[in-house]
Amino acid sequence: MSVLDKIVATKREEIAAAKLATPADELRRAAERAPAPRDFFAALAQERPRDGGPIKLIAEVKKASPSAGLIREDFDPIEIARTYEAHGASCVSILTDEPYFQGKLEYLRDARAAIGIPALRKDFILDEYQLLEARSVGADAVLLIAECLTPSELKDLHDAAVALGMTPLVELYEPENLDAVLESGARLIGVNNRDLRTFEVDLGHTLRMRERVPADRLLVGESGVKTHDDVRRLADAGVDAILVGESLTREADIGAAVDRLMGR
Ligand SMILES: O=C(O)c1ccccc1NCC(=O)[C@H](O)[C@H](O)COP(=O)(O)O
Repeated sequence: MSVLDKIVATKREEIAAAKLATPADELRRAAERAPAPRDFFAALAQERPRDGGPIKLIAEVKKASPSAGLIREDFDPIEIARTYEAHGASCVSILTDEPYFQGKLEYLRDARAAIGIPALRKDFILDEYQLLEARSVGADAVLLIAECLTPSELKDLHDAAVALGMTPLVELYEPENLDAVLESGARLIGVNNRDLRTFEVDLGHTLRMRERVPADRLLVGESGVKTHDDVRRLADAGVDAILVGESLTREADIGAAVDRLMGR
């Protein structure tokens, strides 16, 4: 069983337990009371690199991961999110998975309340219930992973996220999943450079997919972005945004790491 399969199996158990603890109707009412969504898509869509604008940064608040183990011991999600915003990130991504990434939904709620830029719930979304959870703590966007969903589940979750006012970032690793991603209606497409089954990282994965993603969709290069040279390669190829976690949260001075990465 791959790590991704294990994460998905654990997630199904978590969702079943959460539904017993908090019924969906209750969560829907909480979602209705949540702060209005910020426009995650618009934050990335202005002045695209293909039109001479800068590549945008989605900076990830990430404490640990299956591939790296513990990344940051003195982990303060609010402080990290504030630093990202102060150093020019367009959006933040906040891991909420607990067993594998040591994340929490509360990190998203608290960090998002402390900043003015949009926030994505980074988790393994399999069920509409998790979209309600995300919106109830203020998420502006959610990640949907093609490798974890059937094409019809992907489309249904995409549409349900949009109906709740959130931007779905629809991710793929396997090139053969691109059709399902495009058919889901995704306007924001992420290509993960990390094979979630083997953890091998190859930046060239996003570069090779660039030509296959229609120009009217925004493309995000995800995972394994470490240096300003990496960022330049992606920007030069017309990639609209990067999603970066480990190479920033591992650093003692996160603000300086963002500046270095973005060449500021
Ligand atoms: O990061 C992992 O080890 C991982 C393992 C299994 C499933 C997903 C995983 N990561 C999720 C991500 O996509 C990354 O957190 C994100 O793209 C940022 O990547 P990085 O900059 O390499 O931390």
